[in-house]
Amino acid sequence: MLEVKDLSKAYKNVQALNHVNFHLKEGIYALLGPNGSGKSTLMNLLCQQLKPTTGKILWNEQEISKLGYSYYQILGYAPQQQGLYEEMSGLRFLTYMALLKDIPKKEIQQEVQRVAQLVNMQDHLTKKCRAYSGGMKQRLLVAQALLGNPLLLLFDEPTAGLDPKERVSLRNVFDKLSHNHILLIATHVVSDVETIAKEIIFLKKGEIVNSGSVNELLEEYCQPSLEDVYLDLFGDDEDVTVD
Ligand SMILES: Nc1ncnc2c1ncn2[C@@H]1O[C@H](COP(=O)(O)OP(=O)(O)OP(=O)(O)O)[C@@H](O)[C@H]1O
Repeated sequence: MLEVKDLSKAYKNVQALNHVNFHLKEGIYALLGPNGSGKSTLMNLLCQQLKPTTGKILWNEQEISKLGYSYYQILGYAPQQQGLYEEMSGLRFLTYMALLKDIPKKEIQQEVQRVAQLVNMQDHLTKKCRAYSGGMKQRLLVAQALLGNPLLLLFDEPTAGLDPKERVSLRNVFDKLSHNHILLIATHVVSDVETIAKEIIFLKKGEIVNSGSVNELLEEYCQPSLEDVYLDLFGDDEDVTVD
């Protein structure tokens, strides 16, 4: 189980996260909030690319900062930016990521094929990354997060720039993984998560303003859809759009 306890993060003069608490077990959790609400900051804290100002992150009751390398063996992360090596083929990229993850050399080929198949990229691996569509790049990023079959999967805005068909296809991949993994998906796209997430965590200006299952939230806000709940919570904010 992953537990976040009283977690805060301040950049120079911006309080990006403010006393955040939650815990995650098996299944899909959605971190929903508009631009600037702190989603990426939280993701970066969870994968230890940032240090908290205060608070703790625990994996099975141990602080992740003390787990060292073993934490990276249970963690798969697909960041928001498409940090692909444009001149590498998908195959080389995944092989390279598998080496970085210390997957035994004799298992790499099979593992790369396994994750490529999960995201339906097995027929495109020989092409260079620069030739991929946005959706293919995104699927490759998801595939590298799945290498080594880590239990905890963090996806930051995984459907950014995807067309509707690609969104649905990625959503199905997440749904397939939900039975034996913990997934946290940060997004501002309500439709990406409303049918698959077991819990929605709403983040506003660095604070969790509500959380619960879709049904619980619809009931609480007396709204017909999660989009309406989202607009109830964030409709007054600048640049809020519902995709
Ligand atoms: N390195 C940084 N230095 C200063 N302020 C930052 C930094 N990174 C993020 N912020 C600020 O922290 C707040 C939260 O940003 P964050 O990127 O975590 O939000 P977000 O919900 O992921 O938004 P987006 O979807 O636009 O990335 C914002 O006000 C942002 O401007």
